[in-house]
Amino acid sequence: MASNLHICKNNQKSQKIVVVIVPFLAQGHLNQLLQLSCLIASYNNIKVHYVSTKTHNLQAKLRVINSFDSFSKIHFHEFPTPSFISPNPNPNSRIKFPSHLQSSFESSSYLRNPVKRLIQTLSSKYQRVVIINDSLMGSVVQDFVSVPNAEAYTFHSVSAFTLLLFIWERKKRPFLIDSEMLIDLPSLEGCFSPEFEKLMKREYECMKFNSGKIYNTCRVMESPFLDLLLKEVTNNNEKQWALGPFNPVTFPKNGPNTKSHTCLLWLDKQEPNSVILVSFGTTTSFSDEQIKEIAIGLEQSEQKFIWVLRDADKGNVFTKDSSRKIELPKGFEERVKEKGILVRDWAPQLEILSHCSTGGFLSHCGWNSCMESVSMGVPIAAWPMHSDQPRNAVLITKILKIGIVVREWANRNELVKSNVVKKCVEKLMASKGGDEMRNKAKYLSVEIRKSVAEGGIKRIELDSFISHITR
Ligand SMILES: O=c1ccn([C@@H]2O[C@H](COP(=O)(O)OP(=O)(O)O[C@H]3O[C@H](CO)[C@@H](O)[C@H](O)[C@H]3O)[C@@H](O)[C@H]2O)c(=O)[nH]1
Repeated sequence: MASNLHICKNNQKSQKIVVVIVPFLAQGHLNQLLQLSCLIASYNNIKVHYVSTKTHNLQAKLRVINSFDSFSKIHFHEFPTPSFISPNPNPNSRIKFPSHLQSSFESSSYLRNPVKRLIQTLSSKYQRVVIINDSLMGSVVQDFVSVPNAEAYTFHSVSAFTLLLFIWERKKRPFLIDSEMLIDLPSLEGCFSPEFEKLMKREYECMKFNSGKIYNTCRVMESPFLDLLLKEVTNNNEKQWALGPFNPVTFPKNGPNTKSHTCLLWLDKQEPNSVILVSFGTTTSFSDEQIKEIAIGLEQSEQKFIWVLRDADKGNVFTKDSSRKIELPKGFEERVKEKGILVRDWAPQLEILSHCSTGGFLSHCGWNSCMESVSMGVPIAAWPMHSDQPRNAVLITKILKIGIVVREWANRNELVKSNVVKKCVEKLMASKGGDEMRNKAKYLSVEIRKSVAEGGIKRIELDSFISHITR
């Protein structure tokens, strides 16, 4: 991956460093850091250690779209944690924040001692130990401060826009961008559980000893917000890099799922831009009532669809398939069999988005889904559920203007009726031939591809990060 010039320049120095990657134990965070591990390992002679549990390593490896030769060079550590059985996601709960993220925190705390021992062992063998930890794993790596040749960098898995708003909110600053007031921002109410907020605060406290920040975003999508984030840095030694997107941006020809999943074969037979992908990531569980409304709305829209009908992941108990029996309207599957495909297990989301027949994405606006959709030039119908998603939805629909709103955050406790689903699906898919929204999405995807190519801004930032850690 690295330029030859760069490899020669740093060949000697990079022998002397080792990188330890510490992801947060939840699907939305595992693969981004696995992709970053591959990127770093693709630079000559940089050894990368990826620290997790057996279950989460399995989950990450099975679900990653691996387009890197360097994957085999990563050293995986599987540290034991007690099995926390989190309660089943409650699809009827008003607060949609998933309880399993809470148990991910509980599991994570058991990694602190083994991670400490690993850092100490590596510190005696290498001149520098570079730790890259998820922003939710600050407390797990905090003992690095007692190791003189170790330094840590915080990895932020969310958008720069969301992060900036969180920081401003904490500092009680007005939301001013280019002297314009950002209005109608969704409130934080309903985004997190109070326990999770407390845990996040604890983790953010641990960040203050870190040497820099890595953002899972790119200048193509978020340049103004990245510049504003730079201004928030209080510690002058702290450096920042935007190294996203981490998903492959071109169709992964030899990817694990390519052409093997029925929905991809079905997509091959459809018209360009004619299919909408409906998927809500790994943390959403809908009530039966809401699922019925979506089903009726999709059917009445008469649009072609791929609907990933799965429940939220469950804590550190990794199940490939959802065990809940989800009720659909009577006769639905038979009636829509020419129009749509239901996927009840892990869907090849990136391959679906990159397929030319896919023309829209009905999404919860998890940040990975946003980056993947934008990378593939697919406009989004935004239906946020919790966490950073309401703000991502604003970025997508109001700032980047590549999507439409399904349901305003203020109405989050109301059932979204089938007529609303129908209307939104029709509206998103109406622009098959190209309109402003679709053209803008295509434009951004082209720019993102340029940014990851040789000489592009992402490659420049990545080279700069590698130069810094191998200095
Ligand atoms: O059947 C599936 C379901 C998901 N995915 C992939 O799984 C990831 C899902 O990530 P994301 O879209 O971010 O959703 P969540 O799983 O909900 O992610 C959590 O983590 C994100 C990053 O911190 C946050 O932005 C979200 O709010 C939080 O819910 C994406 O890469 C998808 O492509 C599949 O490939 N197939």
